[in-house]
Amino acid sequence: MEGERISAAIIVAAGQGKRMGGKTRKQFLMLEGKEILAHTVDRFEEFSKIKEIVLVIGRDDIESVKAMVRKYGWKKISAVVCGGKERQDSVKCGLKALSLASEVVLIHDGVRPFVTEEMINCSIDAAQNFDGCVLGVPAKDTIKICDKDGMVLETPDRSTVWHIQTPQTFSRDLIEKAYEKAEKDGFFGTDDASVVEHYGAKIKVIHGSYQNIKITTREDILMGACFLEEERK
Ligand SMILES: Nc1ccn([C@@H]2O[C@H](COP(=O)(O)OP(=O)(O)OP(=O)(O)O)[C@@H](O)[C@H]2O)c(=O)n1
Ligand SMILES: C[C@](O)(CO)[C@H](O)COP(=O)(O)O
Repeated sequence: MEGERISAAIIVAAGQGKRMGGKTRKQFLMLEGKEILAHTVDRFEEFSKIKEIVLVIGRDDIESVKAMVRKYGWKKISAVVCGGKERQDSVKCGLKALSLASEVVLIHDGVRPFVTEEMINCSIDAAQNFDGCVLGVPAKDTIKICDKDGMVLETPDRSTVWHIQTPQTFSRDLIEKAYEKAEKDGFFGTDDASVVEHYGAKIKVIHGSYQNIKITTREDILMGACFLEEERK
């Protein structure tokens, strides 16, 4: 559309999958005959507003991912780069690989294969009006902050607690500056929004879905299979 900023996705898939365990890293586990990472990339290939995909993978995965690019015929991938020790390091590698044209960046976990076009479009729209936007869902369980011995320190008001997801969406200029400051300060967060918060910008949470899960432990594979079956109906 005229005047619409060009959006790119950075899909991070360079993790070790320690909490999943097993020989095969979780991003390459099969769901209905397709790797979890392939499910995720396929979706971004279909999302019309995404013009570029940068894939961040493990050093040992280069050949297998190049084979996947050929097998699935992905057309939007502008770069396949190696990630780093922490997720934040991998995102930084992805940012460096973006083409010059992209103006909005959606950073997404490669193991969240159930993202929808509506979530992408809402994220891009929200990022026009806020410094950054993340998907999330309201907490269903009570959350407690505990000390190292499991003794409760605080029970936040559950109405203020959100489980945060990806994609996390920002103007490219802001996320690059935020990552530069985080590196200079030695700041590490568990998501990209916390890096932008450290920079001093404000983040808007918009509704994702309880189905937009991050495949992290075995139970998530079982849930994922159910979600795919549900989508087929
Ligand atoms: N150094 C890292 C760590 C994580 N990730 C990616 O970030 C996403 C979310 O991370 P997480 O679910 O924690 O994956 P892992 O780090 O692999 O899992 P674990 O913590 O169980 O090892 C995943 O797609 C993962 O591949 C990454 O690209 N680089
Ligand atoms: C980015 C994220 O998915 C938001 O919930 C989450 O923080 C990733 O954490 P992980 O330990 O790298 O899976």
